[in-house]
Amino acid sequence: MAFHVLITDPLSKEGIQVLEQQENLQYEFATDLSSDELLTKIETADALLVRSQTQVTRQLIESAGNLKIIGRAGVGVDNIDINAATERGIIVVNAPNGNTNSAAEHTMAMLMALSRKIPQAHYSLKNQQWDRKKYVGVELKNKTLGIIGLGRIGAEVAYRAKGQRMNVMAYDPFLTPEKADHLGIDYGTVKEVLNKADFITIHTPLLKETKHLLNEEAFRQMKPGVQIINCARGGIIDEEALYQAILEGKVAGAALDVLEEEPFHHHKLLNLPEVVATPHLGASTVEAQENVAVDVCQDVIWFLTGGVVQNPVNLPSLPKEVLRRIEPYFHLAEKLGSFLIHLTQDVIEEVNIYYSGELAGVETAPITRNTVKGLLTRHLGDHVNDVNALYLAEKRGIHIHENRTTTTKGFTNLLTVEIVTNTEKRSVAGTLLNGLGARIVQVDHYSVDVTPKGHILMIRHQDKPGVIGKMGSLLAQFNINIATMQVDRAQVGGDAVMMLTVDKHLEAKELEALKQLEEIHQANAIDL
Ligand SMILES: NC(=O)c1ccc[n+]([C@@H]2O[C@H](COP(=O)([O-])OP(=O)(O)OC[C@H]3O[C@@H](n4cnc5c(N)ncnc54)[C@H](O)[C@@H]3O)[C@@H](O)[C@H]2O)c1
Ligand SMILES: O=C(O)[C@H](O)COP(=O)(O)O
Repeated sequence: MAFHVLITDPLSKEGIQVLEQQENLQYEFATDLSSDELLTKIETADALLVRSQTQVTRQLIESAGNLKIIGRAGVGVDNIDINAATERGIIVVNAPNGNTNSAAEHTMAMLMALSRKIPQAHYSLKNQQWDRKKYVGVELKNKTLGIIGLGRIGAEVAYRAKGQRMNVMAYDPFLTPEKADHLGIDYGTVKEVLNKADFITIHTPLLKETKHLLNEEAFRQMKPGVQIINCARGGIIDEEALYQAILEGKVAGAALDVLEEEPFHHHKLLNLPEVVATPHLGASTVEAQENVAVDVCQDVIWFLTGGVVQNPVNLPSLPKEVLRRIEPYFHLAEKLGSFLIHLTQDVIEEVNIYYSGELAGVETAPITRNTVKGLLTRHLGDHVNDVNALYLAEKRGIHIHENRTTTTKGFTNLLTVEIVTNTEKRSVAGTLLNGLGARIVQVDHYSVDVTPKGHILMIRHQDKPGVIGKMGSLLAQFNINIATMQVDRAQVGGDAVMMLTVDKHLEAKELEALKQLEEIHQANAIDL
């Protein structure tokens, strides 16, 4: 069956061409849908592609039966309920780099329009009025531009403002005075930026912490005559407070590309002559739309066809070279998790993952997620994936600990997973052998050498003559062929382990019959 990609906001044709080149994929444009229509449409979609207009709510996400990925052709994901997506194991990707330049250029255009009152003068002239006195502006040169949020766009704006010979002062939680110095700008706290700037531009995401960042109190702290630019998100400015600050003459002008309610029906700020505005056009250039559409469509295809995405929002993103190094371990990790869950009937309380050898020096979080995914899938089903595995484990009170050790037992890399239940501890260790692939090399304290795939029968028994024979004949009675077999023991006549790979799944009654043999303490059928 072909993947169904639902596109609910306008998307550039270059992105569509990327989708068209993919076999087994059908896309459907369905813009301007009512929320009820959207709820119906989403039911069959494997992927949803949006910009900022579609509100991807929890209700929408929960109505989606097949949805695996939400792609945002742009940066801001405040229109997507990320927690709801994560809980359902739906990956969210965005296209964070493609519109940086356009948004920075738009900010500069707004800054200049504001300082020289270009939109107002233009409007007046178009109304056949020649008024040169009313539209006297101010220069940017030697003025201070305060930037709140020095990420991708903020930094590009800083660079351009320096070209206008402005002094730039910025605040960002990740900016240090040393970094600022290196960039040739001044570091300021929020208070210092508010106190000193002649123009203030905001470039943060809309978050709980940035909602109404510029509020009544913030406007009070600003210089009289300050001018404000917002090309980031509506809601970062308290619009009522801005309105009052303009009426009081504290704020001389504001340039707004974004508003708290979009699209809106009537907005009183727009009636003020001091306000210039555009309808969320920061990313609306041919180039930016082409970039973000291609980036996000590429990620959607990679994800649906089993590849690795470039710009995940609800998973940490990793540089390609790091990913290339750790990706081979994902399969091993998942198999080890899956192996272990077959060994216990008890409730898992704790999972300890030990990274040894060359694994001790790599980014392990994605390997951990795959291990946990392997552990949970048997009981929770296929909706467990590496997006929601840790969330689902936490919800079930399972504590996950990562450890790095130097114990490699002679392997260049060794991944050991231990589960702790209220009654027991079980463990399995695996390695990637050069040229030979994944191997399980230890189960509990026994050494083994098993490829983690197919049907495995693990027997814990007493080391005694004749046990292997009895086992073999019983399996023969069930018409179960043994493909490989290994035995290891703690001591002569003591506890021992038998690992068999067999050609078919063992039914419960067959397993029960094995357990009836008096020398057998435990028998687990493991399907990997
Ligand atoms: N108008 C448009 O069309 C348009 C286009 C692109 C992006 N945007 C918006 O612009 C904003 C910035 O985008 P970006 O690509 O630069 O993102 P980014 O993630 O690169 O930068 C955001 C920066 O804000 C900083 N930040 C977070 N909380 C802060 C706080 N309380 N105070 C100060 N700084 C804080 C972060 O540390 C980060 O450096 C986003 O809201 C995005 O949605 C708008
Ligand atoms: O966050 C963004 O990328 C911008 O706000 C662009 O939004 P848009 O895709 O709706 O133009």
